Amino acid sequence: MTAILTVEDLSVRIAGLHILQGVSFTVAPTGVTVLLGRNGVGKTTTIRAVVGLTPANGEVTGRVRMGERSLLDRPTHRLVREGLGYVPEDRCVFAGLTVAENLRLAERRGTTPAYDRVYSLFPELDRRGRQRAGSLSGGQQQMLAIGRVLLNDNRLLLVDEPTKGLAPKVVTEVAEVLERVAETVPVLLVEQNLAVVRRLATDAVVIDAGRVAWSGSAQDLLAEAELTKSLLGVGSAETSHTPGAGGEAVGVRKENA
Ligand SMILES: Nc1ncnc2c1ncn2[C@@H]1O[C@H](COP(=O)(O)OP(=O)(O)OP(=O)(O)O)[C@@H](O)[C@H]1O
Repeated sequence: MTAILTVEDLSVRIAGLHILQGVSFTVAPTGVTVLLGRNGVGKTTTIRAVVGLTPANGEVTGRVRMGERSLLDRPTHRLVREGLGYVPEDRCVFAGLTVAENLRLAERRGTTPAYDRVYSLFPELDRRGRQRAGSLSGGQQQMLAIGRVLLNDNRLLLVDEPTKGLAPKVVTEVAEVLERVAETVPVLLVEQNLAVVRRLATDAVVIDAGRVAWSGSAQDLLAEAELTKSLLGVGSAETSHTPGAGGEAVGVRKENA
């Protein structure tokens, strides 16, 4: 299977810190590849480098390709136009605008926005079209952030910690939606909730201290309690299978704790 995303020897320095130190991995053209690791190891930095959003004072080297296309030398808006969908960690909805206005802003000239797809996945967004996004719950804002990206066709979705800070029931809802989304578009997902990982992930890439510490089948990773413990600081064998309901979160690196 040819990878949809290939990351080779990716290094990122920001403000004198060598945050990523030669990260290499691939994302399969189907399913969910999960990017795992303890807090502060460089997961968001990886995603942001792929989508061209490293801060201006940062330096990025290495190679990133979506299919055959090289990504690192091109501006973010071009990448998005070519089908790289990005749902940021902080959701970035426009709080002062309504749900409908947030969606309308994502429409692209010359294409037909897929409102049917978005509203069938998120009927709530249809019902709440006139509500200001800033007054939505965290879960509803997350749905809006994902829905906005799905208004257009994507070749690959990058989704950064979509369940962070959400109530257990909402974590389950977000996981269900991502599961449906992943039936039609491959996803590179940053996720700390191991029950969500267990439910969604086909492949896993574990980052530790700016390098890839492990990559392979998510099932293999989660089946090895010792491995998950050493890589992520949590056991997995006894972890709940229900996202949100007691799903164990990947740990904080000892030196940061
Ligand atoms: N703009 C920046 N300036 C300085 N340091 C940064 C910047 N962005 C990230 N870092 C540092 O790089 C390291 C990796 O951060 P990153 O957000 O990529 O980690 P992460 O694995 O996504 O963590 P988390 O799970 O907590 O979101 C951290 O030590 C962070 O403080």
